[in-house]
Amino acid sequence: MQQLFTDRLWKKVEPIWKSYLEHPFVKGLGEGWLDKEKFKHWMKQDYVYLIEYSRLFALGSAKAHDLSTMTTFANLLHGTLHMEMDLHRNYASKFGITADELEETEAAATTTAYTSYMLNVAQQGGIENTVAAVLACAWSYNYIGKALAAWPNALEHEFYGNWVQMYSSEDFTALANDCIDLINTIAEDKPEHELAILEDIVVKTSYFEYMFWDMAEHQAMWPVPVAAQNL
Ligand SMILES: Cc1ncc(C[n+]2csc(CCO)c2C)c(N)n1
Repeated sequence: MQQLFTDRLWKKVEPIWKSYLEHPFVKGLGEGWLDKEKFKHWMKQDYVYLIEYSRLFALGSAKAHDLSTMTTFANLLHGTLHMEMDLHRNYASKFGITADELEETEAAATTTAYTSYMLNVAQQGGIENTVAAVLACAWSYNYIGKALAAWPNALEHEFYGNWVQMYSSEDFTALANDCIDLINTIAEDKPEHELAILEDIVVKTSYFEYMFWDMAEHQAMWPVPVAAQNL
């Protein structure tokens, strides 16, 4: 049997994704001791990240060659706007932040760099670039969610439990699996030099995922002294 493209990708990304589980932000989330101000920073940045990210799913739908792929992207778009962003809106209300305020969040340097990179590669070439750009995000969050769900009391935590439940849920696992199936189908008849480009996109977005955790941990915005005065 031919090896799946995601088996090959897994060999590349596994060490990067394992390092997320060692990162203090993710560890603190899973063990329940994460500083709420750091989480608030993640929640606000992630909200504006997801707005830009949703455009990728819309792009995927527009670039699709068949109705089934178009539907998968439309489902991913719907899932992001209505399931995933609901999690953020619910957490925001616990902090006394409205959905409108959340939407007004100024994107930090890492958020801007990450979404700009994804939108840039997704707009180049065909549907395969778009699928490669969304893969690490959906798959790695599900990987983290499922890993944390196995940690003692993570699912039951009074504050962070909802986060772990959401990303380890069957619905989210199904969305991540849709992305995995899409890239495997697309990779089937591609020559090696094209697969190498897709692999590079998945590795780069995996690096950006680490940077996003790190940005939240340090509550970073723009690391320029005068920029802080304007925020
Ligand atoms: C930085 C960052 N990376 C990935 C995700 C997770 N995510 C983004 S889209 C999607 C699929 C369906 O909504 C998932 C799981 C996130 N929230 N924030």
